[in-house]
Amino acid sequence: MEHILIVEDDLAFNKMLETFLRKKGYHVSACSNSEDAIKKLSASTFQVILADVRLPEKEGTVLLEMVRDKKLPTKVILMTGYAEVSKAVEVIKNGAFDYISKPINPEQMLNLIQKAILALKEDSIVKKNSKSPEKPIEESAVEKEASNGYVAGVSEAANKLGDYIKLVAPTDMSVLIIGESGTGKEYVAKRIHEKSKRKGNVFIAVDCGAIPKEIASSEFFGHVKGSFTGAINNKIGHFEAANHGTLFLDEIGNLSYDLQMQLLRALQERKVKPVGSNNEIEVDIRVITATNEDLGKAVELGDFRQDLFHRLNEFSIQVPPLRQRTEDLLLFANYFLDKANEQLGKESLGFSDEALVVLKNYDWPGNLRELQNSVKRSVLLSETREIEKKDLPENIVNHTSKASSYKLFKNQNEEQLILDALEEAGGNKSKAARILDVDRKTLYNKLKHYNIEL
Ligand SMILES: Nc1ncnc2c1ncn2[C@@H]1O[C@H](COP(=O)(O)OP(=O)(O)OP(=O)(O)O)[C@@H](O)[C@H]1O
Repeated sequence: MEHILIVEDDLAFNKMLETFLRKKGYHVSACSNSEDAIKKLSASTFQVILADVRLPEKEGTVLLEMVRDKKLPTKVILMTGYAEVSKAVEVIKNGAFDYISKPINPEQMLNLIQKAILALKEDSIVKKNSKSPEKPIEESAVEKEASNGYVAGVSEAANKLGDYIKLVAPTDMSVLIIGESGTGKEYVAKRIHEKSKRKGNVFIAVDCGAIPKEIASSEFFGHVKGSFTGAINNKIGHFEAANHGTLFLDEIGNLSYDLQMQLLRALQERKVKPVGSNNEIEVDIRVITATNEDLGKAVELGDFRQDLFHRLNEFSIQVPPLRQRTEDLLLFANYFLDKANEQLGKESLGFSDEALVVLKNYDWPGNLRELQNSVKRSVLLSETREIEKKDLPENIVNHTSKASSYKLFKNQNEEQLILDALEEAGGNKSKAARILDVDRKTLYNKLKHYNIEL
């Protein structure tokens, strides 16, 4: 969880900011002068400092100097009054990430914070790249956030997925995308298309599970008028429609054996023959397929042709389930919140602390689709500017996987789990230790290890 330091001497505004950012899922510390801020900066790592330009004792710019001189991995955003904008511009020249004028628009501020965090990540990537110059240049930070409605995520699993997409996209290889339902396989396919040299041409998505067996050949390869009862006009099939572009075949495991053979032939010969026609049409397409079943097993059982499987599986990509990319949960939840606001004409600002705990403790078997639907429903039901626990779907609220999620205590989510437990315990360490099922001493050691301050 990203750690933000607020330095603001207007205590009411300070508190309001703190509450708002907590609800957005950040770990927040606050103080009212630069002396205290310097102490906090020496003791903990903060990804973003949100400081008033004018602070008692010393100006907010001393924080900027400290970050710069100590080369801290921190971005500084300065808050200014209208009259101080010229000063803010001057401090940007001295290394501040950006400034924001009061009165502050919360959404604008949130955007700026997200941008700062992404820029920080980009800095560390650039650093890594400069150590190994052969490594290809990473995609820009903004792309990592959301481009064309695609949220890439920031988790380890998301980075790996992004690396594979980047690697295979410029080639013409057939890609098999594997993942549970709702993990975003079609989004990944589209992303590959958008990053390929075919991006100026069409992307056609076909759900193989939804095509009746009797008309499947005609759907894929087209037909000529009169070729069968009901063929009252010529029809262009998906292959021809996708010419020069990308054909995405979802639920590929649902194709009949007969159609699998026709598909293989079309892919090998790069030609299709519409039903009832003697003419073959040349097609130049890239095929991306997706499945949520074990296609290898289907091959073993003789339900799926081995030759077609190899033809489609020149490169495979596994899309992780949401429960394995918990660091991305809030990013997606906030993205879906904004999307729902837009679609429903609502103005929800974020999630209450309680609602956040519920979201984090749920397993999300329906993955991103389930998260999106749950957030949208909650936005619709919410009567306040904040999504509360009661607005969330009942099955999610009643799900009690907390115990099992805390069992993960020794894995990479450890820091997050500690923060969640502390949040749930209202900052009471003994209570948090009990929730985590560890003794107080272990918890103290862990707090020190992760630089978590209370
Ligand atoms: N990277 C992403 N960025 C933003 N939204 C996403 C992303 N991935 C998925 N979604 C959202 O989640 C929903 C489900 O994604 P998608 O249809 O790609 O999943 P799928 O794995 O193909 O599902 P199925 O197996 O049921 O076909 C999409 O409608 C989209 O709104």
